[in-house]
Amino acid sequence: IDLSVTWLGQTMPGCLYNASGVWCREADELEAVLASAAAAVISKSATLLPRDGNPEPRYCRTPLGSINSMGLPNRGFDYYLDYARRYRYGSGKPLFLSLSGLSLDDNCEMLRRLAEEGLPAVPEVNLSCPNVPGKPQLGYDFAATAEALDAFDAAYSGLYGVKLPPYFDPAHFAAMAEILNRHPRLAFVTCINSIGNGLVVDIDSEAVVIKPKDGLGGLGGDYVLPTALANVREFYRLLPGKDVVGCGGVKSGREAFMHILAGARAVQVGTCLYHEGPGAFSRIADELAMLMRVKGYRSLDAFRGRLRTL
Ligand SMILES: O=C(O)c1[nH]c(=O)[nH]c(=O)c1I
Repeated sequence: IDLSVTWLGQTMPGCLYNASGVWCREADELEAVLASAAAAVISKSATLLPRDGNPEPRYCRTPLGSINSMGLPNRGFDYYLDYARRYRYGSGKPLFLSLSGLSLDDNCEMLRRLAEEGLPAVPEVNLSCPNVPGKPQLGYDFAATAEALDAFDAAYSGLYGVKLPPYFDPAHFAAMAEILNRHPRLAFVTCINSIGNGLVVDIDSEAVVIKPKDGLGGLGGDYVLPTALANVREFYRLLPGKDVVGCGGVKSGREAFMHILAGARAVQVGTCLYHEGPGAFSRIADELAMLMRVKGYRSLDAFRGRLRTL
C-alpha cells in the first residue's frame, strides 16, 4: 500500500501532517512531528513580531471536538525562519511555513524575506484566522483577498498556498475560485480552517468555556467534518491544476479516506493531534492503509477525487 504524495515538485513519504496551530508553535514540537509518521510539517501561523495571544482559558476540548480562541500566539516570523534555515530538507518531508500577518504589508514583508532566503520551505498564507479581535477574516472579504493575492505574487516568486476559512454557499465557492484561479503560482489551498465564532456552553457552570470574545471561538473536530469535506470537494472541482489539502475532522483512517475521496492531495490533522500527540499519524496512516487494502486500492491516486454522486 503506497501512501506517498507527489506535489509541489517533490514526493513526500505519506499523506498526513499537522494542521497549522497544533503541535507546531515551538521548535521541539515541530521536531516531534518531524520525528513521527507525519509526512510533512507546518509551523504555527507567524506574525512579524512575537505575540502572547489571547487570555486563557482559550482552548477547550468537547465530546465532539474543540473550540479555540488562541489569538495568534507565536514566536514571531524570525523564529520560524530560523527553524526553516536549520530544517533537514533531506528528510523528504516538506516544511511549510504558515504566515498570518496582521496587515497585508506584514504578509508581504514575510514573503519577501522568505524569498530572499531561497529555502525549500513553502509558505501557506493564512487568510482565515478567526480569533484576532478587531481583525475580520481576510478570506471572507473577496475584494481584499483579490488585492492580497496580487501583492503576494509580487512579493514572492515561488509556489505558495493559502489556508481558507470554510464557505457555506455555492456563490461564495464560485467567487473565491474565480479569484484563486487568477494566480498560477498559488499551487494549493488548504480547506478548512476552524468554523469561526462558535459558542460552547457548560450547563453546570452556566458559563462559556473560553475567556476571549465572551466565549466565541473556532470549532474543530467532529463538528466540522461535513463542512470540510464540502469545501475540499467544491474547490477540487473549481480549481483545475491546483491542489487541495484537506483539513477538518480527521481522527482516523476513515476521515482521511473521505477527504482524499473528495479530492484532497494531502490531509492535515488538528484537534485529534492536539489530544493524541504525534503518535496519531502512524495510527491514522495504518487505518487508512487497512481501509485501502480492504477496498483494493494500492495508492491514493486510485481513488483521489472519485467521490461518487447519485
Ligand atoms: O487563534 C488562533 O491562533 C487561530 N485559531 C484557529 O482556529 N485558526 C487560526 O488560523 C488561528 I491564527
